[in-house]
Amino acid sequence: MHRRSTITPRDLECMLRNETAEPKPLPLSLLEEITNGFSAEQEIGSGGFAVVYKGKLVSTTVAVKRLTNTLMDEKEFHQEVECLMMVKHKNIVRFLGYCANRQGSMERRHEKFIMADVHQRLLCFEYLPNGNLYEYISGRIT
Ligand SMILES: Nc1ncnc2c1ncn2[C@@H]1O[C@H](COP(=O)(O)OP(=O)(O)OP(=O)(O)O)[C@@H](O)[C@H]1O
Repeated sequence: MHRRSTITPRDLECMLRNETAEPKPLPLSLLEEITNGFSAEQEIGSGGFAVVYKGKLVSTTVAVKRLTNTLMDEKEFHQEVECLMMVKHKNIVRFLGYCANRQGSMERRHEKFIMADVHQRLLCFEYLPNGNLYEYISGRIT
C-alpha cells in the first residue's frame, strides 16, 4: 500500500507557529511551490553562497535559501545543517528545515547524452521582514 508523506504549506505554517517544533527535512516540491519555482519576483537577496527567496505559505512567509552548488560540498552542507539545528536563540533567526536533493538529468554534450547528477541544497528559515544590515548601516532604512 502506498502511503503519502508529503508536507504542505499549511503544515510548514503550523510548524512556524509552534515554537517547540524541531527543524525537519522538507521536500523539494514544497520549496518549489512556495517560491513559485524560485522565481525572480520572489528573490529577496543573495550572499556569498546562496540566493534567498520568499516562500509564501497560507497567511505567512518564510525565507528559502538555495545554495550555490559549487561552493559547498556534501560534508560542509551536513555540518551547516547540524550547526543550525543546535542553535536556538531569540536573537538568531529560526531554522525551520532543510532539503538535500539529488536527481539524474539527461544532458546533451558533444552529440552524446550523459546522465548528470543535479544537486539541490536548500535551507528554510523564519522570514525577517525589515530589510538587511547594509540598508540599516547605510541609512536607507531606519
Ligand atoms: N531569514 C531571512 N529573512 C529575510 N531576508 C533574509 C533572510 N535571510 C537572508 N535574507 C536576505 O537575503 C540576503 C542574503 O542572505 P544570505 O544569508 O545568503 O547572505 P549574507 O548573510 O548577506 O552573507 P553570507 O553569504 O556571508 O552569509 C540578506 O542580505 C537578506 O537581505
